[in-house]
Amino acid sequence: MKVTVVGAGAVGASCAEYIAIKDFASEVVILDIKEGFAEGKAMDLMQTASLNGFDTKITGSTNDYSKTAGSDVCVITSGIPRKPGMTREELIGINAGIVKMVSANLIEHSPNTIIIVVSNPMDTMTYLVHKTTNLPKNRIIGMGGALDSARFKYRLAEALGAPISDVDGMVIGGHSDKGMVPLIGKAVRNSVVVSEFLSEERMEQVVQDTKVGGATLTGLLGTSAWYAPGAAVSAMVQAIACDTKKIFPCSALLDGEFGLNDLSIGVPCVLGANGIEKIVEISLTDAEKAKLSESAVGVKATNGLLEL
Ligand SMILES: NC(=O)C1=CN([C@@H]2O[C@H](COP(=O)(O)OP(=O)(O)OC[C@H]3O[C@@H](n4cnc5c(N)ncnc54)[C@H](O)[C@@H]3O)[C@@H](O)[C@H]2O)C=CC1
Ligand SMILES: O=C([O-])CC(=O)C(=O)O
Repeated sequence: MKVTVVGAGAVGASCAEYIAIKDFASEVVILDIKEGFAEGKAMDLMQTASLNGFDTKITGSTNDYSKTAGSDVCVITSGIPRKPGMTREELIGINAGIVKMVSANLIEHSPNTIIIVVSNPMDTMTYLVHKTTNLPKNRIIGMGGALDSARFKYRLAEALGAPISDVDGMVIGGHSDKGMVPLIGKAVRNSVVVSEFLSEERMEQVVQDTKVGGATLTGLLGTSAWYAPGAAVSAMVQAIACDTKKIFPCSALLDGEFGLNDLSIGVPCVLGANGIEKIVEISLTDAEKAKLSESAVGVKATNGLLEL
C-alpha cells in the first residue's frame, strides 16, 4: 500500500506520522510546494522509526509528482488554514485553485487512486474534485465527519464523566461551524442513549461545543488543529488499506440519498478497499432531516462560489 500526502504542513505531517506509527502502509510519500520542506519532514519522521517501531518508508518530494506514481490512496491537505475569527468558507478563494491543480497532478500519476480531501472548505473542495476529475465517485472522499465525531465523543465523555471508550456518536452534515449535525438523539453510553444520563440543556451544550470544535482550537492555537485531523485521516486510510468496512461519516457525492442531490456532504459510509463501498441511509427523525437539509443549503451556497 502506497500513500501520498500532499501538503507537509501541520495536518499532512500529523497524518503521515499516524499512518507510519500504525505500520499498515509500505510507503508514504509527502509532497509540498515549499522547497525541501517535505523532504525535511520525511527525514525527521524516518528518524522516529526505530523509536516508534515502524517499517513504513517515508520520503519527501518538492512538487515532483512522478514520486507519487502508483499511489493507492492520496490525501490532499495542501492549502491555507484559517486564522482565529475566520470561517472555513473564507478559504475557498485560495484553496480551490490549489486543490484543482493538485488533484489533476495526482490522478495523472496514479489513475487508480482513491483521493481523500482534507483542505477547507472541505465539502466544497470534495465537490470540486468530483466535478473536475473523472474518478468514479466512490474514489473521492472528504474527511470531516470522522474528526467531528471524534470531537463529539470527547464532549460526550466530558459531559457524562465517562471514558471515551464507553461512548459512541456520529456527526453528519457539512463540515462547518453552522452546518454540522451531531446526532445527539442516537448517541450512546455503552448502548444506553445519553438522554438517560444528561439533561436537555447539557446535551445542547455538547452539540454546540462539538459544532465549534475547530473554531475553539483555532482560537487557542492561532491556526487550526492538526493532531485529531491527522488521526482522523489515518483512520480512514487504514480502513481502506485493510479493507475493514468500518463506517465513518464522510463527505460523499449524493445522488438522491437522504433526499439530496448534486453535492458532497457528510453521511455515514462504509469504507473499504474500493473507497466508499456504501452510503448507509440510516433513518433520521424529522428534526434531524431538517437539520441535514439546512446544512445542505449552506454547502450548496459555498459550492455556488466555485468557478466550474
Ligand atoms: N477537513 C478537516 O477536517 C480539516 C481540514 N483542515 C484544512 O487542511 C488544510 C491544511 O491545514 P494545515 O496543515 O494546518 O496548513 P499548513 O499551512 O500547516 O500546511 C499546508 C501546506 O500546504 C502546502 N501547499 C500549499 N500549496 C501547495 C501546492 N500547490 N502543492 C503542494 N503543497 C502546497 C504549504 O506549503 C503547506 O506546507 C487547510 O485548508 C485546513 O483548513 C485542517 C484541519 C481539519
Ligand atoms: O477548524 C478548521 O479550520 C480546521 C478544521 O476543519 C477542523 O479542525 O475541524
